[in-house]
Amino acid sequence: MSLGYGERTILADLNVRVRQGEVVALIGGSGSGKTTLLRGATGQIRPQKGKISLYGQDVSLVTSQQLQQLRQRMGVLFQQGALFTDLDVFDNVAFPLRELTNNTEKVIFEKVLDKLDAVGLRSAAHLKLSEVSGGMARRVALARTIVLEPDLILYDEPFAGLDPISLGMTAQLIRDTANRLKCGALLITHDIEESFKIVDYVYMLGQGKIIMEGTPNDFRHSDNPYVQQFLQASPTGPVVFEYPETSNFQQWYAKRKEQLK
Ligand SMILES: Nc1ncnc2c1ncn2[C@@H]1O[C@H](COP(=O)(O)OP(=O)(O)OP(=O)(O)O)[C@@H](O)[C@H]1O
Repeated sequence: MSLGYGERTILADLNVRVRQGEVVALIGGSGSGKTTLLRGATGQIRPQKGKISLYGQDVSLVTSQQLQQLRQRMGVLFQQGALFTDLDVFDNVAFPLRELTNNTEKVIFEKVLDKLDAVGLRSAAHLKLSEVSGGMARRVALARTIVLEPDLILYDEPFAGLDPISLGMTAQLIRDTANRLKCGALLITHDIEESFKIVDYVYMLGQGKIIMEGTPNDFRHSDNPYVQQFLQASPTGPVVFEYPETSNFQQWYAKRKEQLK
């Protein structure tokens, strides 16, 4: 499968798979295409080549209504949790249940408290979102993501900006959720150390493709210089930090230079 925008291919010849109950990490430098891959998985962009299957169905072949139904079986946790600041914690988590199911308020009450319990915030149910800390808000967002008990959860940098304790807890929560709901999880992360503790499998993106895939142990023992540079967070090595120069940039640059004369 290949993914990209317009004529430009960002990732070529990809083959990424997430099975039920499996936690998979997507790592790679800035601009390596992690978000692009997530967009492909949610059907926001179509593959330039090959196919994307969700629960065995080719997303290019389904109607938009069917795609909508497939998406309902998917939970997405974005970096910015997009919570409602004027609602309390309970109502934020209850929101998808009220919008997308016919559950009674009694059932909703049980489900929401159960998920809040899973993230350690049962007793914070009554608090306004404006009264909780940033780390707590992230956990509320996680509770809301899992409240529909999705078959697949996509996490966009779930560890960014968390303190060390919340970080470890969030990692454990991602693992426990996958085990408990028997759902698949795909997470974009820059946190190698934390994610390697909980994931089953890792895909490393770079240079427009998958550079390496395997278990965390395979990665630790790899002698690929690109992999080792990334794992040791070394500033020098084959991983490029700089955005590649394109003809579009050169045109833009020449035009700006001309204007400044
Ligand atoms: N909507 C878009 N239209 C055109 N090009 C895009 C679009 N979104 C991203 N790109 C390009 O695709 C490439 C990969 O971007 P992507 O956001 O997938 O990387 P990433 O690995 O998620 O990066 P980061 O870790 O910095 O968030 C980049 O070169 C970017 O400029």
